[in-house]
Amino acid sequence: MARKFFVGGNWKCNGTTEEVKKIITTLNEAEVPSQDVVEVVVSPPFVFLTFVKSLLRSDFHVAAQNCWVRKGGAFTGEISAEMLVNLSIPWVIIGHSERRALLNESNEFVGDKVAYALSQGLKVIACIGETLEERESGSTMAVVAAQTKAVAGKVTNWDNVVLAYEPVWAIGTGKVATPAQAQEVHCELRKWLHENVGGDIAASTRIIYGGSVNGANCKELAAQPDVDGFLVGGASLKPEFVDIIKAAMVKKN
Ligand SMILES: O=C(CO)COP(=O)(O)O
Repeated sequence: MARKFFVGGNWKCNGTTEEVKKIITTLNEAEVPSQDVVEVVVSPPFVFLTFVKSLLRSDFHVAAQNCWVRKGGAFTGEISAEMLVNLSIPWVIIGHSERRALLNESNEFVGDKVAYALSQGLKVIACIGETLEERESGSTMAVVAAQTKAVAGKVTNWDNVVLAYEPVWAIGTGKVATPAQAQEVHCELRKWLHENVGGDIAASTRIIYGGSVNGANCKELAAQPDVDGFLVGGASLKPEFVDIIKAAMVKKN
């Protein structure tokens, strides 16, 4: 199965109503490749999800940035997978490194969240990635394999999973991984999937890159054979997000 290019915009904890309207207007007016070529998902903070969904062009979709690990109930401040389904939010980002680092989300907890979100019918962008210290000590693959294993052990339907490789040292730092660095890890991850999950799933699962992707570096990254798209932070709040979506055309040429 061909892997359709995937571009996600992770707005993180940013935005006012006015800013949201502005971003959506830019996206709605943009001429981008068709849905057959690229899948586009924007992920605003929870409070703007329904607002964004109501304004956003119908060929783009919406993702939440997190959800609770199990069925909803007495969990003050949390948002359940059931609620996202109820609001027809199709996607959720799980295991972002900011949550792993700042909110102590463990591999196991992330795996459990992925399992629960999938069981409710959500599609999941599962994030993995090593810190600078881990990279410098040569443990990048061991770290991302352990993170992937915790997720893979809980996945029943890989059609609904996108794996986002986001090296922590590249997030919000302006220090993008070189195309060769990204390709190396993506290729190893695909090999890992091949050996531990299966050949068909390794061939069809999208592995996207995140970490200081912008309008200037996206094409070169997109040209790498195992880079199937992007998860974009800062640049997803700017008009250049449209250029990043257009990087999908690199795969067609
Ligand atoms: O964390 C990211 C996307 O989830 C990447 O953030 P930046 O693109 O701002 O580096």
